[in-house]
Amino acid sequence: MKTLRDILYNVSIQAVHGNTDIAIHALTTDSRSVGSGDAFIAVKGVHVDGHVYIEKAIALGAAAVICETLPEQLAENVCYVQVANSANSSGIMAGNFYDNPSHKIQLVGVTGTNGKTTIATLLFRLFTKLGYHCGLLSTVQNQIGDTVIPATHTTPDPINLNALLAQMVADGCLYVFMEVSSHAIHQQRIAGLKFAGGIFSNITHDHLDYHKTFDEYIRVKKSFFDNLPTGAFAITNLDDKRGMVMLQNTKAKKATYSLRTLADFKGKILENNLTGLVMLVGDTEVHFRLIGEFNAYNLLAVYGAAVLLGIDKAKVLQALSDTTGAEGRFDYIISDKEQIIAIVDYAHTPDALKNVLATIKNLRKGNEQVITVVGCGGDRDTTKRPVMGDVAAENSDRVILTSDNPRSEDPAEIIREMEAGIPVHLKKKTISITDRKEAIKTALSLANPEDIILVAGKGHEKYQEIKGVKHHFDDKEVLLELMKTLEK
Ligand SMILES: CC(=O)N[C@H]1[C@@H](OP(=O)(O)OP(=O)(O)OC[C@H]2O[C@@H](n3ccc(=O)[nH]c3=O)[C@H](O)[C@@H]2O)O[C@H](CO)[C@@H](O)[C@@H]1O[C@H](C)C(=O)N[C@@H](C)C(=O)N[C@H](CCC(=O)O)C(=O)O
Ligand SMILES: Nc1ncnc2c1ncn2[C@@H]1O[C@H](COP(=O)(O)OP(=O)(O)OP(=O)(O)O)[C@@H](O)[C@H]1O
Ligand SMILES: N[C@H](CCC[C@H](N)C(=O)O)C(=O)O
Ligand SMILES: [Mg+2]
Repeated sequence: MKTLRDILYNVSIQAVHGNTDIAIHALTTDSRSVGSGDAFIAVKGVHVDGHVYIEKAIALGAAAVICETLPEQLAENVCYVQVANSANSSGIMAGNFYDNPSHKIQLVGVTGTNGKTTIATLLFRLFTKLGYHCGLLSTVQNQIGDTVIPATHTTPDPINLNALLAQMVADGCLYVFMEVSSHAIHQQRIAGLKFAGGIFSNITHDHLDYHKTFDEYIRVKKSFFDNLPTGAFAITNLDDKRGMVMLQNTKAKKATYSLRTLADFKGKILENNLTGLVMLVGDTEVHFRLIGEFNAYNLLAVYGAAVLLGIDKAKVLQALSDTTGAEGRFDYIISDKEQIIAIVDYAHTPDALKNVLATIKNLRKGNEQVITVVGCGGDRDTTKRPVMGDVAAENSDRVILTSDNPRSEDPAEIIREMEAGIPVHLKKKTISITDRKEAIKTALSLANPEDIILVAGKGHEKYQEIKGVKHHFDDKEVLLELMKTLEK
């Protein structure tokens, strides 16, 4: 068992009251899960300040308290460690507690507004195909080889994150691919991790409820690259307006990918249809199973990262050609009788929705209608709602606005906010149906043979969260069931 002294290695300590030569059973930032002999780290959160729970943690048996502000009364037999930043300390301490697993593997982080899950999953599947034992930390799920571990966050909290990485090391993983969300960077969930590489996909409108301004959102994402070590690589999307800014201050080895200009990893789309993409990558023509220009970017990012990790270019392209994308991303079914194409996609930002609808537009052969079913999540950025309403209406023939995960909010109010962004002349093609299943059913009944239905926003999700309760809901399952009953 580790001592508190071991666990505090590299933590920026301001004061210590008590003995650090004590064994620590577990680390936690949540007083509700404190057990005897644990260290409780008091973190200031979005809703409450963890410092409020110090006494409660001690009552439950905490042997050590790590905090930014010391309580007025100090309990006997408890070691208090005052630190500059508790959130940052929790990352470093979690690393020490689990023997710094990130130092024993090649850890690659993917950040950006859209594409993280796709890129991380493609890398995991590619390296697995190439014969390596790998780990994956993603929105859809975490994976150690074939073993699936459910994910609660895109990027787990630092204690669970290091515990998972330690499990991956123990299981013999050589490479781990993880999503790095902007929330995770800001909340220091990745503090103390050693990355072998970082990938930037793009930055567009999202999460302004949390980061407040777009500049702050950019700054947070950039700080991931600022903190990469010298030996790592950092690869960016040259076609994104902020692509170069991201790497401005990094110590890592810089690399670029692009579909439009000269770059270290240059691609060109030759064909783009429902069977996939044909691309020129460098001077090699390759067929990929993913669909749409946005996936051409994801594939280039994966290709570049794999080559930077030392894999032979030809081997990468051969294996990547046959690799499929993540669940719920441009996942389509075609009805038997009427050949209606229904696409389930996780587009939950204006840019993602725009890209998916542009891809669908390219797939149309004739006068097929595009019918979009879309909602916006509750307790998330409200400013993206009118924009998503507008994007849907501008780029579809019919729009059915519906609920996503309303969480604590009134779904009808969220829909009203989406409606507010739709220009008057486009209102007539829009209807609003709060019940998501009814909305999908209506889309199917409006569809003529060979029309295309997009059900956006929830992708792989198997639930709909309403007032704190997660009800089973699966867009693809609903589509399949309704197609059968309506015999489309
Ligand atoms: C807004 C946000 O990101 N919140 C995260 C944050 O919680 P918080 O700041 O609200 O915590 P809090 O309730 O204020 O509590 C502060 C501290 O007091 C402690 N506490 C609290 C109560 C108590 O009785 N005792 C106690 O000790 C808490 O454990 C915590 O350490 O820290 C928690 C622990 O790490 C996270 O679980 C939680 O994620 C919430 C559930 C969440 O929904 N987050 C989403 C927005 C998120 O992180 N999403 C990104 C992906 C986004 C994207 O890119 O699309 C992700 O990485 O998943
Ligand atoms: N490179 C890209 N550029 C723009 N849009 C993309 C890109 N890749 C995927 N998308 C769109 O964004 C949606 C989400 O993709 P993905 O799950 O890979 O992103 P993410 O960054 O992991 O999202 P999250 O923030 O929820 O974790 C996809 O369903 C697709 O509509
Ligand atoms: N990682 C994103 C997922 C959004 C998915 C969408 N279905 C929603 O619930 O808003 C978030 O937490 O903002
Ligand atoms: Mg994701």
